[in-house]
Amino acid sequence: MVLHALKQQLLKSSCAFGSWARLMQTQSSGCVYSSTHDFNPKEVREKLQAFPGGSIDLLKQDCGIAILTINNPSRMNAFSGSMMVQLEEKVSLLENWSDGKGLIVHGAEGTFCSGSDLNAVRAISNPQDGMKMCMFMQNTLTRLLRLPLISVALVEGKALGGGAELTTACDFRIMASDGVIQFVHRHMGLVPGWGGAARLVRIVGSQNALKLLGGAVKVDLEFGLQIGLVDGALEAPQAQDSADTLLEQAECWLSRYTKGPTPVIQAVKRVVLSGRELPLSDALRTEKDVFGTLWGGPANLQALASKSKHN
Ligand SMILES: CCCC(=O)SCCNC(=O)CCNC(=O)[C@H](O)C(C)(C)COP(=O)(O)OP(=O)(O)OC[C@H]1O[C@@H](n2cnc3c(N)ncnc32)[C@H](O)[C@@H]1OP(=O)(O)O
Repeated sequence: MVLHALKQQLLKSSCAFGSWARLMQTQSSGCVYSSTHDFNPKEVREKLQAFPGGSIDLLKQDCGIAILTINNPSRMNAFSGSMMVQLEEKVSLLENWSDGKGLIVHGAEGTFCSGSDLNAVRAISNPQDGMKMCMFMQNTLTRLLRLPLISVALVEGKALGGGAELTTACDFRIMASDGVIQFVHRHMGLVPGWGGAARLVRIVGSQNALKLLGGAVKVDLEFGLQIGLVDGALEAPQAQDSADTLLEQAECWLSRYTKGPTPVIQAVKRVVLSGRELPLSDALRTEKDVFGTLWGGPANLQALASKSKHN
């Protein structure tokens, strides 16, 4: 009898622990590849650093919205090797940003990102190095998508190849009137390798994904809105300081989802993420755990005390 009770207790706590561990695994460390997949991040970082140029810049603002800038304008913001390493570093900083609620990813000087730097691509065109770069970028972009922040890609100008893949690692995409997302991989004799195909299917469905990848179709604002790849339109830039104007518009667009206390916004992202990624039973358990962190908490008690109406 006692043994049975003990077993039941153990089972209960292991279920609770399992759910928690899954939550942590999915939403905190978030990597797809580790040493068990013959993946050595230190070695890959060293290799990538041999291809310098450009930078990835991060601005964490007091309002809880951060701005991540892909900055390599002389190459249409293509990703050099060192930028891949810097992106991983910036994602690590964002994972530890306890006050963060939102993130805008954009490119410097009027264009989003033209994918991998073709000079680096040529130098590492052997399959082994390509696979390592692919695993490194999949890990980083998966961690980007799993941040406890609501993220949006601001697409101004072109998002090509890996740049198109990067947009799918954000929760939302908003586009300026000149914006184009194009998975040009087929033209390069490739398929996406940074996780862009898997994410694209989840965003637009397999039929549309097949069309976009198979046809290397240019997705402009109108088509993007129609198929659900794009979530919002930004107004045409008016003056030279248009970059600021578009960023301001993007902040305004995002702020409707980031208003309110940080723990609540981060919890919203966590329950949606687990619903998107976990089997239903696991997602339900995770939702219960996250709910438990808010129930009776300051924001909840304040709302109850203020007898708020929702009309
Ligand atoms: C798994 C990842 C797969 C990948 O991402 S593979 C890479 C896919 N991306 C591409 O193939 C983009 C190739 N580039 C282009 O199509 C055009 O340059 C692009 C972006 C439409 C812009 O065209 P334009 O406006 O006419 O400007 P442009 O061609 O004169 O470019 C200006 C300078 O930027 C350079 N650039 C653009 N994209 C680059 C890239 N990905 N890697 C390295 N350099 C790149 C381009 O070479 C040019 O440099 P330069 O002025 O000639 O020194």
